[in-house]
Amino acid sequence: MTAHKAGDPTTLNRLYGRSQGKPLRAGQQELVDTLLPQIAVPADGPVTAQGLFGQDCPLHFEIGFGGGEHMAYRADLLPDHGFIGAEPFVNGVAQALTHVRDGRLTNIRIHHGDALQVLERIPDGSLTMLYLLHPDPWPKARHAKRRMMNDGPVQMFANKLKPGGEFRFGTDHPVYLRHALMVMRRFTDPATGPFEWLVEGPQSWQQRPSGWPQTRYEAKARNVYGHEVWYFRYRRRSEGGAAFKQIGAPQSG
Ligand SMILES: C[S@@+](CC[C@H](N)C(=O)[O-])C[C@H]1O[C@@H](n2cnc3c(N)ncnc32)[C@H](O)[C@@H]1O
Repeated sequence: MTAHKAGDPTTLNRLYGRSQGKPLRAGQQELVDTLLPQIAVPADGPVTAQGLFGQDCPLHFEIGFGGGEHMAYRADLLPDHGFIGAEPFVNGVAQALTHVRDGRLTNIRIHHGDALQVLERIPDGSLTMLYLLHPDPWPKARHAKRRMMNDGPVQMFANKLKPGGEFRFGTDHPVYLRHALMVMRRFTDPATGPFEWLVEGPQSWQQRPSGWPQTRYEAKARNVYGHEVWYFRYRRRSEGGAAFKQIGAPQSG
């Protein structure tokens, strides 16, 4: 039961995984030096639509956007919505900046670093959509605490989404899938869970929902490694969150 080990990314308070791959090409470095400072999430203070985009608008947040394909697609599709993406891997940030520049996308803000550090600065009940696509699997049981799908982060997702808001999660990793379903089972408890799983049958998790484009990572998982990919959509309930906050907290008595 790895999900119940003490600790998760909200308490570990450090980043695991790569922050740099191949050296950036000159054009990519130029984007990191010039475009990133213009659209970076400010380092301090509350993170709001008004502060980032100068107006109230539906706010979307993508955790670990990789090369930014999904975020750019969604931002292009919904030009009146604001998008925040967080990614510690600088090569991915550079690719996302290329999408921002080429697509002339003015509704994206980027944090080069840990998603949770930005997410915690977003006022509760602000997000319309939250995306977690193919999080790093950390398949060994002793690394389960590093998985983003654990009680601390998922409770934060619930807190930050507004009632009716949606959390989308996708993975191609069977170990991660089992772990995530175990966590989400508690978070979708009909009496106390803050989420409702939007499911009508196997096609709900086996077929790509509309408006959910394939990323390069997902294409490789399918076409190179022959993996299946599973898709999940959870709606934030208007009640349930407060009761759920007790789960996972230290028990008294
Ligand atoms: C397997 S990749 C998937 C990338 C992308 N979501 C996709 O589907 O193409 C996982 C990504 O999560 C990023 N990541 C890991 N920990 C993170 C964190 N704490 N905050 C934000 N991103 C993180 C990694 O750098 C990596 O790019």
